[in-house]
Amino acid sequence: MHIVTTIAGSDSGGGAGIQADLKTFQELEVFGTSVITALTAQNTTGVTGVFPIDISFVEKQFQALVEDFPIAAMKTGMLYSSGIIQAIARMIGELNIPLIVDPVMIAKGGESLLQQEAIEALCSSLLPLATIVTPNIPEAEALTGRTIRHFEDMKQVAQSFLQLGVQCVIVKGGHLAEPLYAIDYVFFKNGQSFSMQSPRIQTKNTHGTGCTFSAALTAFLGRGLAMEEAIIEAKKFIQLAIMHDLAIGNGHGPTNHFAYQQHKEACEVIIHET
Ligand SMILES: Nc1ncnc2c1ncn2[C@@H]1O[C@H](COP(=O)(O)OP(=O)(O)O)[C@@H](O)[C@H]1O
Ligand SMILES: Cc1ncc(COP(=O)(O)OP(=O)(O)O)c(N)n1
Repeated sequence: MHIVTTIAGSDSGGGAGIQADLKTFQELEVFGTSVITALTAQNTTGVTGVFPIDISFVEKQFQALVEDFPIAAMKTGMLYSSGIIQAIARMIGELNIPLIVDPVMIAKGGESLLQQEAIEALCSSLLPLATIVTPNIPEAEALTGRTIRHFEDMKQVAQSFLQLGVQCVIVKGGHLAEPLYAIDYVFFKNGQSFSMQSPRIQTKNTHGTGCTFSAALTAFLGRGLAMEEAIIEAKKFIQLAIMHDLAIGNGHGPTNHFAYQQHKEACEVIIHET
């Protein structure tokens, strides 16, 4: 049994954060553990409150896990403050395992999940430890100070991430004004790169897509898949989760974490080596 960890915020609505991560881990047959950084009062219509956990208690959760479990891979999601980021970076720096950093900043409804002052700590302390970082377009813009309007801009911005010390960046194109496709760009430190293209699903039920994608990636890496294979399977996981969306709640409903196991043979992702 492969054991993986998510370090993230709790989404009381169950579609994103810790809850999305653990559901994804379970579906992909890895044993999920968690370090909770913040509680959010949240549903499909928005976030009504954020309650950060004391740094000392974040550290206590992390220590409890690493003292007992041989963790195969970790991911980070909502980290909220520079203090939490620095504590997490210090502890992860002592381990030698794949680390997926999903640089969560803003919820779908516009509420902030990362304090503005924490962006610097994310760049200087955590990104240099990342095996893979998975920004969406607004996050990629905030972290690099560059603007993305077209797919070509995603390619340029990906190069800036390598200067921040990451081994691989996946710039996710969910927010791109591209009506037909959801296209992501993958760029490795060794210069290898490819794009992943799948049909864009017309739905408002996309709450937690980024969390679910990065959790699937963590699970596949924890199971020992090579990076490229893990990235492509994670894209299939999120494509199917959006395609078979769940109309739960009155706002942006969650994705369907059950869908990959039910439909994985029926998912095509187009890969272009670039
Ligand atoms: N409507 C959609 N149809 C298909 N795939 C999508 C859609 N929206 C997002 N995706 C995919 O879901 C993943 C997460 O995308 P994105 O929305 O960019 O991130 P986030 O949830 O962090 O804002 C990416 O692989 C992206 O291409
Ligand atoms: C607790 C918590 N963590 C992360 C998010 C944002 O999730 P994400 O997967 O980036 O998806 P969107 O719903 O914003 O597309 C969250 N809302 N809550």
